[in-house]
Amino acid sequence: MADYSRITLCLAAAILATAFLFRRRPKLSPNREPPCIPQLFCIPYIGHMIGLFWQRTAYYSNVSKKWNLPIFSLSMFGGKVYVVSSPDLMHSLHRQPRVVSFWFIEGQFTTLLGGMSKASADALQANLGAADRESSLLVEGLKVTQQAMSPQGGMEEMNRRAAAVVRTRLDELQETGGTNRVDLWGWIQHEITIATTESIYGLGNPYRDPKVESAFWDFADDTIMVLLSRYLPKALAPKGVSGREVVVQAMNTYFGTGAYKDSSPLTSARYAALKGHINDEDLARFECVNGIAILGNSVPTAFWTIYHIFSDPALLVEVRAQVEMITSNATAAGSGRRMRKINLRALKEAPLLFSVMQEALRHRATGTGPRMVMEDTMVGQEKYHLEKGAAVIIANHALHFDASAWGASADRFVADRFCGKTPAHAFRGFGGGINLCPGKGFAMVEIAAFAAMMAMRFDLLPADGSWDEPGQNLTNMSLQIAPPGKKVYVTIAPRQEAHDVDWEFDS
Ligand code: HEM
Repeated sequence: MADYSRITLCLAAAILATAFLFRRRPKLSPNREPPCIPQLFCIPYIGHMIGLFWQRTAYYSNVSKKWNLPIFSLSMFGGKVYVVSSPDLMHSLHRQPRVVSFWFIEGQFTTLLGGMSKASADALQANLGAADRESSLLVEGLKVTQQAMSPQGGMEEMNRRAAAVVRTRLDELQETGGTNRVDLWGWIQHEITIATTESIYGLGNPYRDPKVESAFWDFADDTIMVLLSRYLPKALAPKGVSGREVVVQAMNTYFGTGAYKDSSPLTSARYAALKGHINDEDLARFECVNGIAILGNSVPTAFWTIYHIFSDPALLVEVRAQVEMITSNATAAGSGRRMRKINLRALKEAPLLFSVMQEALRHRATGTGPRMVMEDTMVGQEKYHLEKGAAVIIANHALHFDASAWGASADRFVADRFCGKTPAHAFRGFGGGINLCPGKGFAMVEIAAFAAMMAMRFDLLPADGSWDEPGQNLTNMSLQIAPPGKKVYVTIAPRQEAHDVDWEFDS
């Protein structure tokens, strides 16, 4: 009997092994459609959806890893989703931004998430088709954003303002002797929110009201539920929707009282571009959703930059040495106090700061760069055929861990990786092509300034004795880089060397 069951077991194992070895590898169809991947656990219709809800955006990278294909298709949500996981296809996608469109997704996302009226939604979604030649309100608004965020526009002034806020707040922290056990995520979220919004919205900054700040984060953390609950939003996404309404009301007052006139070129130029095309309330709704672009990725990028620098003592020493090189040392004539100024414009000469930030974006990537296929098209040298109406997902994590692009160390965090040459199309931290993030220059300098001054003035010690890897919380699938999965508690202590010194940014 025992032998019989052993034979049955061996036979079953052999059948399974043979099935595994000869499983049908999905193939390019005769019309060159990307190979179609079987549903997860062979569960008809909803297998991939289960995978997505279970593993979140990691599902795309896990499927990419398993099948090792440059592009493949998944049947989901009653349609087709093409997942791109090869850097070789990025160039081809970038060349057809209207055909494989991010703008279309942005138009839908902004109007739905903001709860805008039909008239405003129509105005913002108009002329985004592949063959449309007339001017699009959404694209014009983005051009204004690109101009305002460029070095020739207002970026440098915005960075000066953000850095000044960082300085003042760290002065206060030093005066109070730092903090005992604090949640690093919560602390950084608040600091970056205040520095960024002060710089963007000026003296009338609506985020100065703590109620608006916390309402915004309720909204931002609940984006997926707000998007999914199209018909019963208040019932299905109560936190997100009520948070949104608080921010919308604050933005309404901000624009209505003319406070925007004393703001950054970004806010005033965008207001001028949209005013008259969408109604005033929807302008406030648009600005509320914009908060997600402005803050949603800056906060986690700042968090992981600080986390990686301070949890690695050797790296912290190197960062401090590089910042030291761009920090002047003087004595004030009257008071005799020491004055130290970190040169904001020279921050790039502390390349490790920027490298750690980009490596954090690479190593911790969770984003998906969604696009919509607006008409049948071909991509890549292999001429894969993409069908109109299908969605495209760029599996950032898969691209960022592609060993053929990043080498044998692809799986590891290498702090100085971006000090050298890196494969351009394999890095999606700020997207690419015509949709490259217009806030990239601003966000990088702001975060580098924050990290530089933190490194020079403070020690960050793990409150529970050691830096333990917190993992990532993948719940919010709209983020490029997800927040930590577990709380990281730290003590922030002023450094001895930083005492009795006046710190500033020099620009
Ligand atoms: C570290 C912080 C940031 C990260 C990691 C980040 C990342 C990204 C990414 C990945 C995209 C999508 C591009 C694509 O799929 O091709 C994007 C688009 C965009 N980002 Fe950022 N972003 C950051 C900060 C900002 C800031 C501060 C602003 C404020 C102006 C901003 C405004 C935008 C806008 C308006 C777009 C849409 C661009 C277009 O469609 O042409 N971002 N960002």
